[in-house]
Amino acid sequence: MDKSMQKYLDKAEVLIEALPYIQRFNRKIIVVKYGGSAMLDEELEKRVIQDVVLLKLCGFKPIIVHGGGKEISRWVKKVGKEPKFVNGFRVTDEETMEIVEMVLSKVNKKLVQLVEELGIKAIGISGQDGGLLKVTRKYADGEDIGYVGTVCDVEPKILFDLIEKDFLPIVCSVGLDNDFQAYNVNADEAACKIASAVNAEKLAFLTDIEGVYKNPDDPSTLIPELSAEEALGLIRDGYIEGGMLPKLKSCIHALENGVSRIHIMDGRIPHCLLLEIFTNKGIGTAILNDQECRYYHG
Ligand SMILES: Nc1ncnc2c1ncn2[C@@H]1O[C@H](COP(=O)(O)OP(=O)(O)O)[C@@H](O)[C@H]1O
Ligand SMILES: CC(=O)N[C@@H](CCC(=O)OP(=O)(O)O)C(=O)O
Repeated sequence: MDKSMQKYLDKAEVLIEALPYIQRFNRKIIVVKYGGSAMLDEELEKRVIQDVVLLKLCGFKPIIVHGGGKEISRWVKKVGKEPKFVNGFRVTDEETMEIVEMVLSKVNKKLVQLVEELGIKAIGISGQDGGLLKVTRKYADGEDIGYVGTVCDVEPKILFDLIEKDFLPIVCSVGLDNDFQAYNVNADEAACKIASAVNAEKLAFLTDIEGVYKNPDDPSTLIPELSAEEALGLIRDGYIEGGMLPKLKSCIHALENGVSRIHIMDGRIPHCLLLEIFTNKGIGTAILNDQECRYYHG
């Protein structure tokens, strides 16, 4: 076979490699948590959005839940405050809450715009819309950390309605309590609770690190696969810190509540989502429920 023919065949093989994955996920809901840490520049954001749009055009039903933590911190500093976190949750006073709502709304509409540029209809909402995220005030180790909410209930009807009408829903993590007060919700928790409520086939996290490490300073300690129990063990043994803490805790909760496959990957790698979903390459850390672990290891 001549070289040019081989080149075409190689390309075709890459496309065909996607076939079983398209079959598996076709018409299934995939929740993509797009972390603020992976929103480094517009080029990268465009690639993430291209991936999600491709998933949609391949028959998947994607929902984007996004963060914006880094941008919120930037604005908190601009008003002369020092961002403060307890166990990975932002201490949120009234002024910070205002910043959270402003920044997340701006990020939300920016993502909507990028999707629309690709000819797909997107609707940006917050957890306040359609009663999506009901929250109660959260305390971190007994400490009052202000307007931080933990999700106690998800009303997914708005998401199903949007998906049915062929819109791509883009959600930011602000919720309402019973008195209709707005609260800042960690976006990882929001993504996990939403993934459980809509019975997502998969939940993918795009963040700023390759995956879960035993030691984040030593790249050789990347963990390719974890069960919920192993993830809990890592937290208990003190291997997990900062923003990874709410992420892993929420993942464990999601696995116990109907989500079977979760993937934490490096959103700074261009098209990481496509590579993870459509190819045999194992990227990042997969966190699987017991049934999926057995499926992969026999
Ligand atoms: N054991 C660990 N493995 C991987 N990341 C960890 C670990 N412990 C702490 N981290 C931190 O968690 C961060 C990811 O969480 P976060 O900053 O909240 O990202 P995002 O904005 O995507 O939610 C990483 O950049 C890393 O510094
Ligand atoms: C309570 C809490 O910590 N809320 C987060 C919400 C945004 C978020 O989670 O953004 P990332 O996904 O980019 O980290 C915050 O204020 O930073």
